[in-house]
Amino acid sequence: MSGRLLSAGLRLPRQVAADGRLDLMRIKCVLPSSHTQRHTSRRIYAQKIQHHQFHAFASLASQSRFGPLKSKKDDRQSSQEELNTAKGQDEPHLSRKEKRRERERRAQERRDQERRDQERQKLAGDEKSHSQKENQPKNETKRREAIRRTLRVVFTLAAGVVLYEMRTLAYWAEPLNNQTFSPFEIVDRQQVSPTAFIITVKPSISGWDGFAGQRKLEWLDNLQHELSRAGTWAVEIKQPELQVARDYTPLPDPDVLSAAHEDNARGRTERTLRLRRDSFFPRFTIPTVKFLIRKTDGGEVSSWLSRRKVGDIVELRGPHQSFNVVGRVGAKEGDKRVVFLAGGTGIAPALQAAGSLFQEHHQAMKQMPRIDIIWANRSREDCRPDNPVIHILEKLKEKSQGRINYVCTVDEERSFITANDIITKTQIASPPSGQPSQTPTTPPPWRKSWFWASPSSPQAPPPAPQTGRSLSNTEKDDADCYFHSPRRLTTSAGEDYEKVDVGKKSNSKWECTCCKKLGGGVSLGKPSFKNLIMVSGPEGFINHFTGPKYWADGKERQGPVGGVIGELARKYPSLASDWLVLKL
Ligand SMILES: Cc1cc2nc3c(=O)[nH]c(=O)nc-3n(C[C@H](O)[C@H](O)[C@H](O)COP(=O)(O)OP(=O)(O)OC[C@H]3O[C@@H](n4cnc5c(N)ncnc54)[C@H](O)[C@@H]3O)c2cc1C
Repeated sequence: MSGRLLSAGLRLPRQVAADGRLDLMRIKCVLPSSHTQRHTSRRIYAQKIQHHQFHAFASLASQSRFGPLKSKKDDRQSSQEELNTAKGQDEPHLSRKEKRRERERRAQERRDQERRDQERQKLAGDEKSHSQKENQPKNETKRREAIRRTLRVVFTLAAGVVLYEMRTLAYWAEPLNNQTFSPFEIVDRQQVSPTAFIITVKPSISGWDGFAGQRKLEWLDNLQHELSRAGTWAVEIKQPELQVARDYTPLPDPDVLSAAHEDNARGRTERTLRLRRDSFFPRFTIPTVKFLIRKTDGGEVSSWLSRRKVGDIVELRGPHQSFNVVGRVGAKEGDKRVVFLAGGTGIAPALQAAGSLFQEHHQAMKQMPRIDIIWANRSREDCRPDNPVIHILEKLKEKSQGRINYVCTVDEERSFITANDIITKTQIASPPSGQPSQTPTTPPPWRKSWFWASPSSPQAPPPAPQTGRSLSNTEKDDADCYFHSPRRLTTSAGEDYEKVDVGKKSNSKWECTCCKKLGGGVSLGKPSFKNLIMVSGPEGFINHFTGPKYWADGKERQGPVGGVIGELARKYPSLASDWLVLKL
């Protein structure tokens, strides 16, 4: 209690409102009875208070009533200050040091209070955010879960694709290549005569290969298609015990020589779809390779092959392409002829040649050359209708609307191929009534030295081209054109191709230049040789009809034309000028 109030006989009751405010208006004035009794009456004393202290007291009361009281201590302090002011003392009697301490204390209190407030707010904020988190909408969580699941699926798929591609690349060893031997499984074996049999092989693909295996089949199918378009080709089969290999000629499949094998987008799509279907439904055919093989007595590879059974593995290397038959026959002019003399298994290249020409012309059959195949066999059994080779020949004959024809000769029945047969098929003359003339006609001078086989030295390499006189256009034509120059052909090994590149339009290394214009705008006109005589079979067979091949630079060359056909060419100049002879 301040001294002033005490002197006025007042004392402050502890009237604290419920809201923490001190209501000084409710302070009672209490008059000490002792005082009243000793000095004056109540009325006089009240007037005294009114005059001297009431205003200060009321002012203090009004200020305190509306000012917030933070604590009882503050209230007391504040009241003390006010009372001091009312009493005329502006500040309590404190030393400077005490005042400074007091200020610091208050500042500290303010800071503490602020800190407490901040903490309280922060706590309240945390609680709020926590409750917000808890109350996050469920669909948000679901959305995130869905995104995570999608990402997991995408990642798994991508990883699968990458692994598949890596595996495919690893397994992308082509089912057949020129460098190494690739395994093929024998899926069928058929005996067609006492000495001849057909084996069917497919790339050795396990179920584990999956799509990679399917790609191999597709590749093989495309390869066969590419190869069958142009001409003749063969692959090597290895005898693993002796590590020796021999060439064998795949038979064409007449069922795939159709419109489905057109070399356009539709044809390719059809082929791919057929393969996809076949890979999923094994009852359909899958691409295979067929070989007609004759077991030769004492033969290393053919004898070994004759002992193979279905399910055995054989190793193949290739393909090795030889003659581009389509390119050599020349432009599509129709009325051309191809005569094929085949002995025994030599029928296989004949079928390939016929198949390639059919493939080339199947859309315009009238432009297709007429093909006559004379097939020489040892026994009648080889020519039975149930022989698969006869089946292929019949199919080709049917599909080509009769432009492909064949006849069988049988050694046992002494029905050999004769010169008359060649004259008839080539139509170089009307068939002579008796034996063909033994007197050779004079060959054309510009072919004299290198076209004709010399009987005394059949294996002599062809002499150099003649010099010392200007060549006629026809001669230039022959000399310049790889396909139609007999001089070039004489020294050729029959390699008309570079490496087979599946999917390319043409794999031919050489092109016919007969019809191309040379310098000065001189057109050389049509190729001189537009018809083909092809001879394929055992060595003796080839030697008999065309004269022997010869070796040069480590390769077997065609050599000059001799034998029966050489004789005929001497007699019939049109044979020499219009026909090209190929030895296979
Ligand atoms: C491009 C091409 C395609 C061919 N396509 C086919 C085909 O489709 N089908 C087919 O059946 N053939 C084909 N051949 C032939 C085939 O390549 C083989 O030449 C034939 O199968 C014989 O091979 P082989 O290993 O069994 O006989 P080899 O061991 O080569 O023997 C051949 C002959 O020589 C004899 N001989 C071997 N060694 C000796 C010796 N030391 N002394 C005496 N005589 C011996 C054997 O008795 C036998 O008669 C093709 C050849 C080529 C070049």
